[in-house]
Amino acid sequence: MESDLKLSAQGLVRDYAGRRAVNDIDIRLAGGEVLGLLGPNGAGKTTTLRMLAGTLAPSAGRILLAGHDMARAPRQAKRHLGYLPERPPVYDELTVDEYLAFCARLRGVERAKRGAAIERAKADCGLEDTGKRLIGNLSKGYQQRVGIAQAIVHRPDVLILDEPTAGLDPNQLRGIRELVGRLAESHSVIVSSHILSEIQAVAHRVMILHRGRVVLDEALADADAGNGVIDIGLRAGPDRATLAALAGVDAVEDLGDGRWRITATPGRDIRGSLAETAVHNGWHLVELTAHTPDLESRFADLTRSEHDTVAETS
Ligand SMILES: Nc1ncnc2c1ncn2[C@@H]1O[C@H](COP(=O)(O)OP(=O)(O)OP(=O)(O)O)[C@@H](O)[C@H]1O
Repeated sequence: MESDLKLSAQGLVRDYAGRRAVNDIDIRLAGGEVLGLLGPNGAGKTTTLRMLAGTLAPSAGRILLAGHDMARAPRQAKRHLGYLPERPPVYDELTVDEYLAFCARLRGVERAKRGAAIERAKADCGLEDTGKRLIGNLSKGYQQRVGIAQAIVHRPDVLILDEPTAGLDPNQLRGIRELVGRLAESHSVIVSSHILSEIQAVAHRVMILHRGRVVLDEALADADAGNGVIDIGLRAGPDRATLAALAGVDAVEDLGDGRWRITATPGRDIRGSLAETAVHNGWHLVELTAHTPDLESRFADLTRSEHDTVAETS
């Protein structure tokens, strides 16, 4: 995995006029991985992504892209990177073809290969019929597609997308979400959002930022598995010792009337195996309830500000 790292950042810090916006963040992105950066407004997502993309210098920390140091060898590092900023960096007065030709030249695509690179980027982004149109006349969703096309025209390994669905209507949003999902099949991607479902739709791993710090960094399957406390009801159940001996079970509490509260080993999701074991042994399973605070409530808990807490308790 170590050698397969496409991007790594260590100890990233960014201060604005003495205020710390990003505080000691580490990020690792493996080949083919999609990392969702989630956080409320002002959490530090854009600042982090701008540092990773090489458009904002960190106050401290180191960024490597495909092994190239962003501070020491920015040109080599950026060759491996495509970046869609919060506002797509498009020019209204250019046609889509003119703009993508300009971007391909900027990104160092050889002259002889530019035409093919532009056609491929347009095809990937569903822009086949828009080449001659002025960008300023396109809908917001299509302008966003153009913004993504410029990020992939030089076929980078790593794509950084800052809130790609922000401000879109539901149809445009669905289109861009599908596009990001498709791109994620062939790139390593970091995508930010303040909306959890956006991240869940595409990411393998979620990193939650709050006040410039990472407060959660988990594979989405683990993050969805909850806290591993399960209530189980068995009409013809075994004794406590039998339940406690099951794989992945840490503790068993007798709730009475054939009901048990089972605590799983941290990181294990034993709901499926518990149900299978109960059925296999004829324990007559009548209830299985997981106490799983879903990612949404964990996100809310982790990013609650002191202000909210005071307001709620007063
Ligand atoms: N150029 C700047 N000068 C001063 N402070 C800034 C600047 N850019 C961002 N900040 C501050 O840094 C903090 C993090 O901002 P950032 O834009 O990175 O957050 P974000 O998570 O991307 O939020 P949003 O979703 O609202 O864009 C905020 O408190 C913001 O006000």
